[in-house]
Amino acid sequence: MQGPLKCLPSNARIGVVGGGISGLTFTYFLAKLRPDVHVTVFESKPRTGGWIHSLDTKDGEGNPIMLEQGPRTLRGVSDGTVLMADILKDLKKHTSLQYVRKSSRANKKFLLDTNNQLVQVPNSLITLLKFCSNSLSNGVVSGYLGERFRGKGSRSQDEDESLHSFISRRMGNEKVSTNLLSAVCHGIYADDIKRLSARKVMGKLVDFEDQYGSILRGSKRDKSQNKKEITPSGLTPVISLYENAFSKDRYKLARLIKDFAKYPMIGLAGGLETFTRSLTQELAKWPNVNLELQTQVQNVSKDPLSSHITVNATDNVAVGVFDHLRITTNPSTWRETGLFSGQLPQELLERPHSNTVLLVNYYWPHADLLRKEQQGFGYLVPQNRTNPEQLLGVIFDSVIEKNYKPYYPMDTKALFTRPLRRPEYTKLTIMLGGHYLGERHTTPTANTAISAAKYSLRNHLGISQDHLDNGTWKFVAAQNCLPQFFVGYPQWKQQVEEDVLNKFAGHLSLGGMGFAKGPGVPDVVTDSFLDAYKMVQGFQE
Ligand SMILES: Cc1cc2nc3c(=O)[nH]c(=O)nc-3n(C[C@H](O)[C@H](O)[C@H](O)COP(=O)(O)OP(=O)(O)OC[C@H]3O[C@@H](n4cnc5c(N)ncnc54)[C@H](O)[C@@H]3O)c2cc1C
Ligand SMILES: C=Cc1c2[nH]c(c1C)Cc1[nH]c(c(CCC(=O)O)c1C)Cc1[nH]c(c(C)c1CCC(=O)O)Cc1[nH]c(c(C)c1C=C)C2
Repeated sequence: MQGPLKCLPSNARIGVVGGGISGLTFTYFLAKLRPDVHVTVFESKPRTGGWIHSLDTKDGEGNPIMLEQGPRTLRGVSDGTVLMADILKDLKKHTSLQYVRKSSRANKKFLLDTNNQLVQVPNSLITLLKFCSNSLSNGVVSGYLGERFRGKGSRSQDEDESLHSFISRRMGNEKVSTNLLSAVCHGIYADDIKRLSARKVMGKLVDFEDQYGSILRGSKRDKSQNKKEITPSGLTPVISLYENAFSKDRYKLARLIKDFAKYPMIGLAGGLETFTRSLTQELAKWPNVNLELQTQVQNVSKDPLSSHITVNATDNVAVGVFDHLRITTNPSTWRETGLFSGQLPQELLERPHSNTVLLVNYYWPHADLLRKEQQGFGYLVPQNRTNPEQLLGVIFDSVIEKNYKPYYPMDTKALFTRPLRRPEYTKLTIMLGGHYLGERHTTPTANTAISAAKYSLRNHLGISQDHLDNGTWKFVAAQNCLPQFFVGYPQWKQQVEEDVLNKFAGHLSLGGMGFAKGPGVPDVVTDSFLDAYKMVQGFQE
C-alpha cells in the first residue's frame, strides 16, 4: 500500500481480515519481526488459503489425485517467489519446490486460431516463421516497424485508457490487440482487453510512451537501466530489505534469485496449497498468533479519540479492538458487508467489481491424450472469435507436472537412480466465463460448464467423446475471484489509499490483489512483506 504506516506500540494488537496467502504471509512477516505484538487473523471460510486450493480427491477408480482449483505456477523471476522459497526453507518444506526449464515443452504456450488450431506463441525463429504465416499475426510486423514513428495522439500525461485503445494506437491497427493481447488478458485477468486499464496492467509501457514517445525506444533504454535493479551483493532491493530484516544468509538468497531468474515457472509438489497449509500449521503454533476461522468480518470503525479500530463480525458482534488492522480482501466484496460504510465515500465503494472464473478439472488416468505437437503449458483464446462456450483458456496440468524438476533433489542417491516411469495420465483445467458472463451474471450450472468444456476439448484438441464421458470431472465457480482493473483503477486506488490514510491515520492498511503491484501470488506476497516491514519502521504520532 502506498503512503506511510503508523509504527506499532509495544505489545500492539493487530487484526488481519482474510486468511488467504496475503493475510497469512503478512501475519508471518509481522509476527516474526515483532514477537511482542499479537495478531488475530479473521477468515470467513472453514479453511485458510483463499483461492489457493489444491483439492485432494479420487479419480473414477478410487485412486488419489490432486486437482488445482486456483493458481498453480509462480513466476520464477519475481521477489515474492524467492520470499516463498525462503519461508519454505524455514518451514522445512523446501523439498517441495520444483521448476520448469525455459526449454521445457511445458513452457510452450499456444493460442487458438479461428480454425480451432493451436498456434504456438513464438519462442524461436522456426516458431516465429510458423506464427507469421497464421492470421493471428496480422498487423504485428507493420505495427512493430511503425511503432517508433507513431505519435502519442491526444492522451495527456496522467490520463488512463483501455489497453485495447493504447495498443491499437501504438500498433496502428486493432488486430494485435484483439488477436494476441486479448488472449493474454484472458489468461491473467479473465477480462476484456477493451475494459482493462492500460496504466494498471501495462503501466511500464505507458510510461515509455510518456517519456520516450515510443514503447520500443523506451524498452531499449530500459534494458540498460534495469541492470541496476540487482545490488552488488546479488540481491534485488526487496530481497536486500528482507535479508536485513531477518538477518538472512545473503549468499543463499542471491543463489535463489539467480537460479529462479532462469526458470519461467516454479511449482510445489502436492500443489500450491502445500505453502498455505504449511504456513497455517506453523502460525497455529505461535503464541502471538490467533487464527479465527469461520468469522466473517462485516464492518470496521475507528474510535476518534484512541485511534483504535473495532472489528465487527456477523450480527454486528464486536470481535476485537486493534491498534492496526490489515485488510486483504477483494475491494469489490467490501460493498456487500458494508465493511467501510460510513467511513469511505459511497462513490468510491461503488466502483470496484470482479470477474468470476468457472473452473472445470478433467482427469483421465490411463493415457496421455495430448498429441506430441500439443504438449505445452496450455492454450488461450483470443477475443476475435465467436465464443458461445465462453472459453478463456485451458491449462495442460499433466504436461506441467510431468516436466517439473525438483529444485532440491532429495538426496544424492536419488540423483543417480533412474526415476521410475510414471504412468501416463491426462489432467486439464478448463477456464470459462470471466467477462463473458456479463455484469449481472448468473453462474451456469456444473452440467452447462462441463458440457462447454467437453465441446472445447473435442473441437480444439480432438479428444474423443468416449474419453471425455468416462473421465473424472470437477467444477467450481470461483465467484468474484479477480478484481476488475477498470480504466481509471490507478486513480481509484490512490484515492482509496489517501482516504484510508486520512480516516485511519496510518492504523489501517490494504493488501491483497487489489492493492499489490499485480494480481499474482508473488505480487501479493511481496506486498505483504513490504507493508509488514514498513509498519516496523513506521512513523510516530
Ligand atoms: C482461477 C485463478 C487462477 C490463478 N492462477 C494464478 C497463477 O497461476 N499464478 C499466480 O501467481 N496467481 C494466480 N492467481 C492469483 C492468485 O490466486 C492470487 O494472487 C492469490 O490467491 C491472492 O491471495 P489473497 O490472499 O490476496 O486473496 P484470496 O485468496 O482471495 O484470500 C482472501 C481471503 O479472505 C477471506 N475473506 C473474504 N472476505 C472476508 C471477510 N469479510 N471476513 C473474513 N474473511 C474474508 C476469503 O475467504 C479468503 O480466504 C489465480 C487466481 C485465480 C482466481
Ligand atoms: C484462462 C484463464 C486463466 C488462466 N490463468 C488465470 C486465468 C484467469 C489467472 C492467472 N494466471 C496467472 C496469474 C498471475 C499473473 C501474475 O502476475 O503473475 C493469474 C491471476 C499466471 C499466468 N498465466 C499465464 C501467464 C502468461 C501468466 C503469468 C506468468 C506465469 O506464471 O507464467 C498464461 C495462461 N493462463 C492460463 C492459460 C491457459 C495460460 C496460457 C496458455 C489460465
